[in-house]
Amino acid sequence: MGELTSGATTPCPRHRGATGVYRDAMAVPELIRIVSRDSPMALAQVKRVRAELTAAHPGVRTEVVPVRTTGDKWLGDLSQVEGKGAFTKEVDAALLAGEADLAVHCVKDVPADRPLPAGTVFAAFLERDDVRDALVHPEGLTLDELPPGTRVGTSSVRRVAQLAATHSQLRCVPLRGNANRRLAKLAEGEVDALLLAAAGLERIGRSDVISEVLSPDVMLPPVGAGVLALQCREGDTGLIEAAAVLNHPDTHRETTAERMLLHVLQGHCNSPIAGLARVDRSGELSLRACVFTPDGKTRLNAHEWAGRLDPATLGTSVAVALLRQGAREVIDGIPH
Ligand SMILES: NCc1[nH]cc(CCC(=O)O)c1CC(=O)O
Repeated sequence: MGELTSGATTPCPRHRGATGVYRDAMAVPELIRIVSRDSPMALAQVKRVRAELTAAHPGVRTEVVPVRTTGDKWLGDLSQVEGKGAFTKEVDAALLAGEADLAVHCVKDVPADRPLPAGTVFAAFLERDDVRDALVHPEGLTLDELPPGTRVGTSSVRRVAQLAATHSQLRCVPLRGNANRRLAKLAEGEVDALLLAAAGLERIGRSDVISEVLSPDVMLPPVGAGVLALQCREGDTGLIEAAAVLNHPDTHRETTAERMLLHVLQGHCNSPIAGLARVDRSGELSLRACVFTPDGKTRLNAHEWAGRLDPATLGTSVAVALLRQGAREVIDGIPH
């Protein structure tokens, strides 16, 4: 299989699709129907995708098909619904039913323990946004300045475990709902502070409320943080090629390593796992990851450079390092 078709000009790395295969430009569809969650954050994400698609393919028209997912409707404990996939299931269904052609997902919300729904593929990973979590405190205090007993709203087991380890004087209060709703609950006094993804706040135009952006050394991000993925139907070659123009190769490498880590670890919805891959200035890929107990008292840690390993193998290698330290027992020991 010739990867570089004859007559192709020098391939621009941005034009390298998620499959890593170069092809001649195929017919770009005239209309691309984009399905996404209907939260303000999700719709901002779609806006970015539409802008990038029309910039790359000036003739193309795009339409938005918003859907509400189980994760948006159910505001209780996510492990009581199907947990994983709660934010993606209805979006995938619309794609497979042919009601839309392209799905936009936060990679962070796409389960990595199992393959993508049969018949669908990732066509691109957009250039990564800020990966860090942010503290929102109305008086602008930083994490270290928060008084004992401060109620920090978050339902993320990853955030709860890390906070318990470093700031045990704070109280985490379960809080769900999209970022706008959480900000409203903070304003109503249901909690005193919030932990949210900096990228998400930026997308909804509310970076102004951030009192501190937390370094990954303080709060290691989740796998896929700040990355948007485009997903298509497997056979939709023209569209896959058109969407692949938006792929960002370094983000693709980082995301591949992180998702393989999670795939090998086979976590569940209650297992606190953090993982961050980075391509540095010299192009080197590294991956650090942690598995915690919910109280944060146990923290398994691994950090490796890819060297000659491909990104997926790096993900496997870091997962294996964690498993050797007892990650399986830690993960399976957590009720779920
Ligand atoms: N679980 C919801 C979700 N999915 C992705 C993001 C943030 C943006 C991103 O990382 O792409 C958020 C909100 C949050 O955690 O504050």
